[in-house]
Amino acid sequence: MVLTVEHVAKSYGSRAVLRDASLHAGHGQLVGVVGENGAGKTTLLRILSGDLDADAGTVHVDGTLGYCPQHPVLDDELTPRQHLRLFQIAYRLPGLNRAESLFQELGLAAYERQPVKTLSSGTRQKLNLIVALMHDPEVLLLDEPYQGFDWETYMRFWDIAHHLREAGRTVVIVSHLAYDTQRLDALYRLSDGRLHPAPATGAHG
Ligand SMILES: Nc1ncnc2c1ncn2[C@@H]1O[C@H](COP(=O)(O)OP(=O)(O)OP(=O)(O)O)[C@@H](O)[C@H]1O
Repeated sequence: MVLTVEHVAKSYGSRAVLRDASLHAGHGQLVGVVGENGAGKTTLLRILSGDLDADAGTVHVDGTLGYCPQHPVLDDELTPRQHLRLFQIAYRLPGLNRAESLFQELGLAAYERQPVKTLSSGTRQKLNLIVALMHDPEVLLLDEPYQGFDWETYMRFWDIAHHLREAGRTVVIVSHLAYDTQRLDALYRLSDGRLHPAPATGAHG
């Protein structure tokens, strides 16, 4: 397994959000996690990304990680192009080929020299996604990745997700809506602090 989550628990003060959450994902799997607002999906992804410590349980990630948080962590004063340069250095990438093709694919090229503060929320979300994908990580954690996307971009998102699967990447997609579950290899429903395997899985390939 590339991603193994066993018996993870997390409370904020006296409020138990995750009680006993377990999940397993292998190479080339698209895994969905759905749950109501406040179910603990972001808490789970933050723990998987290493951004937050669990109170109990174990998380094992075999490979490089990309994390696309729900709220873009971008610098308002910098342009998309400057973000690419910044993350190229942070990820120690020799070139920007992959980022450039994602820029084209998601239609961000027209905005590449505008400060982020002048961009629409959907356009910021595209940049947020590119930043998470540009180093081609083996495991991708995407928190509500298509929030604010128009229909065409939403469909492009799924094209990208399917290409990642074909390339053997493991992708965890969190959403409060159980849309498009037929596109996934596995689906979990997060409720009562537990991840319940749900039946709606799609055909692989
Ligand atoms: N840092 C924090 N301190 C205290 N409580 C928190 C913190 N972060 C989240 N919570 C609480 O934990 C619960 C789960 O929050 P979380 O953001 O993980 O849910 P979610 O499933 O991602 O929700 P949504 O679909 O609305 O994004 C909520 O009740 C939230 O208020």
